[in-house]
Amino acid sequence: MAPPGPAGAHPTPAEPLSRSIFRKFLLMLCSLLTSLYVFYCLAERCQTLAGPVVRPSGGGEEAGAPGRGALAGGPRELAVWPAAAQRKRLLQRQQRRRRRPPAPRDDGEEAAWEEEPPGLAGGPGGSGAGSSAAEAPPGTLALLLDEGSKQLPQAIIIGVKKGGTRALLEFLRVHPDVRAVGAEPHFFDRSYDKGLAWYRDLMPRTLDGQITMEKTPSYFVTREAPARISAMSKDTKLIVVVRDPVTRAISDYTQTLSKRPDIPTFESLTFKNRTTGLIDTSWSAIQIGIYAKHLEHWLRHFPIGQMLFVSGERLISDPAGELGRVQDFLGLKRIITDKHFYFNKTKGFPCLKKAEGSSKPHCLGKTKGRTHPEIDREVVRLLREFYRPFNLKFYQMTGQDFGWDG
Ligand SMILES: Nc1ncnc2c1ncn2[C@@H]1O[C@H](COP(=O)(O)OS(=O)(=O)O)[C@@H](OP(=O)(O)O)[C@H]1O
Repeated sequence: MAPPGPAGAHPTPAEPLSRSIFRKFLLMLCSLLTSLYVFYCLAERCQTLAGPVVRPSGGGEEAGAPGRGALAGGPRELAVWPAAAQRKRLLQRQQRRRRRPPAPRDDGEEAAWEEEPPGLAGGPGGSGAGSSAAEAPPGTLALLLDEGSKQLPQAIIIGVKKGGTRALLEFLRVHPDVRAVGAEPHFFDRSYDKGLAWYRDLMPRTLDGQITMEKTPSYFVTREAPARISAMSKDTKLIVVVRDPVTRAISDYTQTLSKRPDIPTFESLTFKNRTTGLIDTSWSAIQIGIYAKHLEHWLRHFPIGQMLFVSGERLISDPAGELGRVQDFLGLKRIITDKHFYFNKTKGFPCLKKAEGSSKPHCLGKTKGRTHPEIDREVVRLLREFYRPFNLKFYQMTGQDFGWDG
């Protein structure tokens, strides 16, 4: 018989049993925790639980501006788990790992966008500013579990270069029913020979009811693009962001100048013959702005009702108003409203109060909204004169007066 111990420490017959139960309980708890951890790792969460997420490539366009893509800047902080933004980032990582086709590059975009692999930045946009849908994007969990499928785009922003196409796409992405490829695929102009399967593979996964979109502004001036898009689907909805062709040309020139500072002046490139005032319409900066001519090609393949013309100017002065029109055109619920935007005085442009993947305000990067060089007023006047008849024709064709001609 065991000697009696101190008061209260006497082993009772029940003690070995409770110890064994306790040990079993501990074992079960450990296994449960291990399984939970393994599950977390499988969902890639264990990698993201701590520390800031570092941009995969390209860096930000604007130092210190968090976000993604053109809205992105420096290192970004994780939103508090299980915020929709974080879940979405996980999804994006999964997509990146699944397949990484060569990232198409875009003349009009700076590195931060160019280097973003297509499909990466796509997303339901559920974490967008202010909407309740943004708090819990529909189908995010399903997407995380690899559900949904890649679809060819049902809507494409086809132009125009320097019209405000990036702003439109980024704003649209706030909508939970829009998923878009981040980089410009340039399929219908540069990569058509790669085939539709290649193109579809660039797209983000979508669930029923979500719209797949992309933007490639050069399509609008590509002769083959209308027939090619129509061959993919004659129901494709086409969006064109147009801007005063003179400002657009200067913006285009400003971009080229930023990459090649040694190019001739805007004034000298504008004319075939400065003395006669003959405009050089073969210069792409001028040629792109003859919207009526380009539109004629599209109307051979698409009814005008299948095209939406967004005013690049109003996209700046009243982004919510233009987004309202776009959402209606796409058959989407009007979720993106005034509440999503604020005017950033420093940038001089409307920005998103909260972009996807962040709870902070976001403006487009520094390549959007550049300061234009001062252009000779007489040259500007001659250009306005040159464009006027084409603009009037364009107003007639679209049934919209964009107000570029006073
Ligand atoms: N919200 C907001 N923030 C910043 N910039 C804005 C915005 N909305 C429209 N814009 C105008 O978009 C112009 C660039 O047009 P794109 O995005 O179509 O350019 S590109 O063709 O993709 O290179 C860009 O042209 P520049 O001002 O010449 O840089 C802007 O004027």
